[in-house]
Order: sequence, then C-alpha cells, then structure tokens
Amino acid sequence: MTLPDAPSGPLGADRTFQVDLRGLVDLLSHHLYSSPRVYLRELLQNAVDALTARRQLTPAAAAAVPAAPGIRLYADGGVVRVEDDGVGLTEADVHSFLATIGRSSKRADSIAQQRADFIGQFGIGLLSCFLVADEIHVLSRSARTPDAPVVEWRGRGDGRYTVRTLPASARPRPGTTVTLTPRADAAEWTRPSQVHALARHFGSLLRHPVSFDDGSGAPAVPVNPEPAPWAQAYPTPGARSRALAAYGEEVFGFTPLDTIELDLPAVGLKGIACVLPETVPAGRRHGHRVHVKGMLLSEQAEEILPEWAFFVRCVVDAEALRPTASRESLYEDDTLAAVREALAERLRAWIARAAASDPDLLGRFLQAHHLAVKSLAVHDDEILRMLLPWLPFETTDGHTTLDEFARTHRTVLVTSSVEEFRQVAAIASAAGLGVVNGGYTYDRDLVHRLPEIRPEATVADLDPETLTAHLDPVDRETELAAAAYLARARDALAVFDCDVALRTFQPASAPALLVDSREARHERTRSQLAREQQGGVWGDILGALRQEAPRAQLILNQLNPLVRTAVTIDEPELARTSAEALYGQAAMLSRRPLRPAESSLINRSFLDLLAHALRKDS
Ligand SMILES: Nc1ncnc2c1ncn2[C@@H]1O[C@H](COP(=O)(O)OP(=O)(O)OP(=O)(O)O)[C@@H](O)[C@H]1O
Repeated sequence: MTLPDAPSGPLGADRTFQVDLRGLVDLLSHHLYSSPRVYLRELLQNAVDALTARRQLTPAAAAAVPAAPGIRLYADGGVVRVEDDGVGLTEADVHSFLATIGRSSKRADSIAQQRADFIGQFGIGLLSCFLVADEIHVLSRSARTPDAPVVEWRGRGDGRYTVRTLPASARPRPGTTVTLTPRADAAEWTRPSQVHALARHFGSLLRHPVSFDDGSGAPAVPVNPEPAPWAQAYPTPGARSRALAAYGEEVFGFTPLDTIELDLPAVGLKGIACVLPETVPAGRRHGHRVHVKGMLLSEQAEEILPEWAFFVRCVVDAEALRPTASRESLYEDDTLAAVREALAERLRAWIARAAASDPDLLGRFLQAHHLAVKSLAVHDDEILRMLLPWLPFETTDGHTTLDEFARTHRTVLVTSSVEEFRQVAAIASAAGLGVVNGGYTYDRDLVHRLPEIRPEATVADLDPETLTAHLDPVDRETELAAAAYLARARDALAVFDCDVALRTFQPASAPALLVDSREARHERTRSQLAREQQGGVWGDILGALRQEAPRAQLILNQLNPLVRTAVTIDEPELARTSAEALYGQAAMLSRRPLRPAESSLINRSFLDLLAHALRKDS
C-alpha cells in the first residue's frame, strides 16, 4: 500500500512519498476513530455502497442481481467475514482502490451526486480493519465486468499486499467477501456476540437485509428484520405514536414526554424527537443519533439542532447529510444549516400546537423545560406571544404564571437582581405591591415584554428607592424623639456608607430593612478606590468615573417593638451596638454575600450585646 512511483525529472530524481502504514493506522485509531469497533461499521458501509453501485449498473448487468441482494455477516471467534452481493471489483479496481490509500471509487466530480449515492468518499475506511486484524483478505467478482476473473487481495498492516486472480468457481456470484483474522488483543471487538451486537448497533436501520451467522450451525439471524419505525404503516395514528414513543424509549432509555415526528423530504430526512421528561441544566446540549442512509454514524451529534432545543433528543436518518472522515460528526455546510433551521421550525410548531390545543401537555412540558422556553422566547416573537403568559416566575405571590400575576397586579414591578428581590419581597408584598424576581437569566427581559401581549398591563423596574417611597413616614414627634438614636446609628454605620431612617411598614415583625442595590455597592467601592488612589493616574480615572455615590439605607421599622425600645436607649455604646446588630441582621436577611467587615461587625455586636446582657444580670 504505497503511493505509485513517479518518473524521474531532469533536475534530479523525483521521489515518491512513502507511507508508513503502521503510523497511519496508529493515527486513525488514536485520533480519528473513537474505538476499534468502528471497523465493523466501515465494512458494513462498504457493503452498502457496493450494493448501491450495483443497482446503478446498466440494466443488463443489473439483471443478474439476486432476488434479495443483501449483506451476510459471519463471526465464529476465529474469523470475521462480511459478504455482499454488490458491484464487486476487477483486478484493476483492486490496484486502484483497495491498494491505494485515499483513493475511492465513490468520489464524484459533483459533491451533490457523491452525497446522494454513497456513504464513503475518502478512501481510508478499510484501514480501520487494521485496528483489529493484521491482514485483510478480500475476494471479489465484478458485476460490471461479468467475465472478469475472481480476484483475491491480501493487504497487510505493514504495507505489503498481494493480488492474484482465481477461476470463476472461487466465487460463483458477483460481489465481495472481506475476511479478517483478528489479533488476540482484539477479541473484545470480534467475538461472535459482540460482532452481532455491533451489527445491530450500526446497522439496525439499514435498508438492505443484513444477516448474522455465528458459525454454530444454527440458522443465520436477521440483524435488521424491521424497517425504521417511522417507515412502517400502523392501523391508527395512536398506534403510530405509541410505536414511535416505544422506539424512543428503547434507544434513549427514558419515556418521552411526547414524541415529535420529523420529516424533511428535501434531504430525505425522517426520524423522531423525544421530549425529555425531566429538566435538563440550561445549555447542556444532548447528542442526537444520526443515521445516514440507515447507517448509524453518531450517537452524539449536537449540530443538527440549535442550542435552545436542549429539551429533546432525536434519532434521524438522512440521505443527504455529509459525514466527516471519522463519520462520527457531520460537515458544517449549507445543508446542515438548512436541516437545523427546518428541525427547529418543527419543534416550534409542536410547542405552538401544544399551546393551542393541549394545555395538559403544555403544562407538563413547561414544568420541566420552562428555562429552555424562556431562552427561546427572548429571541423568538412567536414563541413569546404564545407562551409568555404561561411561563412561571418567582413573584411576591409565590411561583405563578405572568398572566395570573398581571390579573391581580395592574402594575407589575420587576427587580433587576435576585438579591434585590430578597430584600424587598416581604415588605413589598405587605405594602400591596406586586413584584417579580427579574434576577434570573431572561426573566427581567421577558417581564418587560408583557405589555406586547397584554397591552393593559404596565411593567416597571422596582428599585430600592421606589420601595422606600412606598413606606409610610413616622410622625414628626416620633422622629424627633428618635433623632439622637438615629444620629448615633448613622455614625456607627458611616463606615458602610449607610444612611439610617425610621419608617412604618408591614410586617411589624421585621425590625429593619437594608436597601442596597448591587450597583450602589459597586459605585461605593469605586469611590473608595478613587479616594485611596487620590492623585495617581488610577485615582484620576476612577474619580472621573465617579457619580454621586448612592448610599445604602437601613430603614428601621417603628412598628417593631424592639426598634421602639432601641430608639429610646440613652447609653451611647449600647445604642451604637444595637444599631450595628440591626444592620447585621438586615444584611443577613437580604441574603446577599456579606463583606468581611460586615461579618466581623455581626460577630462584634453579638458579643457586645451578650456582654451587656451578662453585666446587667450580675
Ligand atoms: N465491499 C466492497 N465492494 C466493492 N468495492 C469495495 C468494497 N469495499 C471497498 N471497496 C473499494 O475500496 C475502496 C476503498 O474503500 P474504503 O473503505 O477504504 O474507502 P471508501 O469507502 O471509498 O471511503 P471512506 O474512507 O469514506 O470509507 C472503495 O472506494 C471501493 O472502491
């Protein structure tokens, strides 16, 4: 298996590249193919292509095709044999195609024609047999040239090969038999039960009958007795969808929430998409099973669906998709892009149908996959229009759909972070405000688009200041009485750039509310850095960026009994400690990460209060 010699040129001897076959096989086994088991896929694929080529022969040559041309597999533990009734090879073909790495009889001038007809095209697939055997033995008789002798080729892994012709009796019918004598270390891939399992794995949807004989004397068994489930006829639509769901379950190991039939005649694609019954982490892309002309190419193809479609797994069989040399993925070309778009459209149509006519299915689907749908709705107006009212959101009324929430709250307020929602939820809901947590990916964008489909609804951002404005001020007298305490508290919390105010709000059990947006904290950090770097280049830059640094606000609740007592404390140290403790408790309640200074403040105030309590008791 070396490249043919080239003639010497006048400027010096022209030399020919030598191919080190061992190195090439090593390259294939370690870098191209995922496992030695692919040798069987390559043999089956060559047999399928040979049968296809035979069908394309002139009517005279095709007339001799056996009644049911097929592929016969044999594995008895000693040898693995694949026999086909395909087009066969002449001696010249053997030299040209079998013995020349990288040359293929399937390569056509027109890529489209090549894709339409054959699975192979690179002229390297047969080399995969060296992953399990040191020698490949081929016996072939051409159907194209019926009077050509039978030809025998033996190719060895070290690059040597022999060819000889044999009398017609050596192979009475046209076709090809490939025999491997596996190496001892390849028994895992070549023992009879494994060969049968691999044949079923790769070939269960092949259109040509494939049989398997384990050499025990028992009759050969069919590998692909049934056509693909979508190619079969069923008495009723219900029976059809049950059969498709059962197939999905067999292939993927889960009971699909629903099964969507796929059919794209332009590329000869048929198959099913199985809707996963459980939530999958957003962005986790699932591999789909892709067959080309019935042959299983990949179980992990991601590229046939867009990213948002992570709620389905597909099995498809296509005529016109183009595999890469490893056959384990697909070429990213215009056809693949068109297939992806068409399949995405099919999934959208399924969602639309469920939204319009199957609320139960829609409910179960959204329960498991609302995140996927949200990511889709952000970019897809039609999905947004159909599904936004049904999507669940975290709100001050609990988890509910936007539609239901908008019915009870004419103005839907939305926070920009989870943290802000946590800070304000209890108080906002006590104040009768309807707030949606807009902190999760997509949620704020989606809530803001509600008026597009519910024009009567109003949506506004809820910033902490809006909420503060909704809290009732205390009367003047109370304010004056608390003034000294508030001044001490402000002084104690100045290090956190935190103002302190007294208001009344529900629930009365909440002593204090810390209103502090993330932007405000960033702004304060920037201002602080600018102060520290004053005069330096960074100080100038940060200073130029500085806006009026927004302050955090600790709002004490005059309705709370503890606060009522605290504001009357005269003792300066205790007043200070109680203010720090109230700040610490409110910061913890907001559930945002605490800064180191805040953690130590909480510790200190707790110990101080404890010491105070113990002193009082002694
Ligand atoms: N069973 C067969 N019947 C007839 N010809 C065959 C058979 N197996 C292999 N060949 C010939 O040997 C050539 C090389 O086969 P090989 O499997 O290496 O590459 P390929 O199928 O052409 O392309 P790919 O590398 O994409 O599989 C084929 O193009 C074909 O001409």
